[in-house]
Amino acid sequence: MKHLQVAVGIIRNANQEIFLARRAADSHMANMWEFPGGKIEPGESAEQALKRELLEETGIEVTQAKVFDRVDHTYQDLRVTLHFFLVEAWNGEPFGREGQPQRWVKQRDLVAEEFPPANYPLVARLKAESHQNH
Ligand SMILES: Nc1nc2c([nH]c(=O)n2[C@H]2C[C@H](O)[C@@H](COP(=O)(O)OP(=O)(O)OP(=O)(O)O)O2)c(=O)[nH]1
Ligand SMILES: [Mg+2]
Repeated sequence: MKHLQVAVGIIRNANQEIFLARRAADSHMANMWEFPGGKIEPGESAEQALKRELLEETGIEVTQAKVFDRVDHTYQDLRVTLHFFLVEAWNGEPFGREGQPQRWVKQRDLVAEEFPPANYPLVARLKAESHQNH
């Protein structure tokens, strides 16, 4: 089975809002909301891929990224390992640079079912951690 290594950015601003983008209609996990990111290329570290993908997809230059989680998930015919980073420092203002819809959502208001199934446990963790801070 194909196995993808993917770098993913949880972009969080000072208001505890997280930047989400909508996946394209013709992609795997079409029309789901996602944390921006993409495939790690040969010879790249996860963090290098994160920086490249976030620049391509959202226009920001990541200046600091913290490892947040690593998730392994098998879809029907595709295995993915998602390398999640928490991004709280960047230059620029994120936007859907590839024309994809975007929105900021309060961390505590995230809805797991809007994301690909691989993200469910991670979204639950983000919501749980947001309650501690109130
Ligand atoms: N970016 C991203 N991908 C995710 C998430 N959750 C999840 O299961 N995936 C899966 C969907 C895809 O099968 C896989 C790779 O993501 P991708 O389609 O963004 O890869 P990419 O940007 O390199 O895509 P492309 O250049 O080939 O268009 O990871 C998520 O939150 N963000
Ligand atoms: Mg992508």
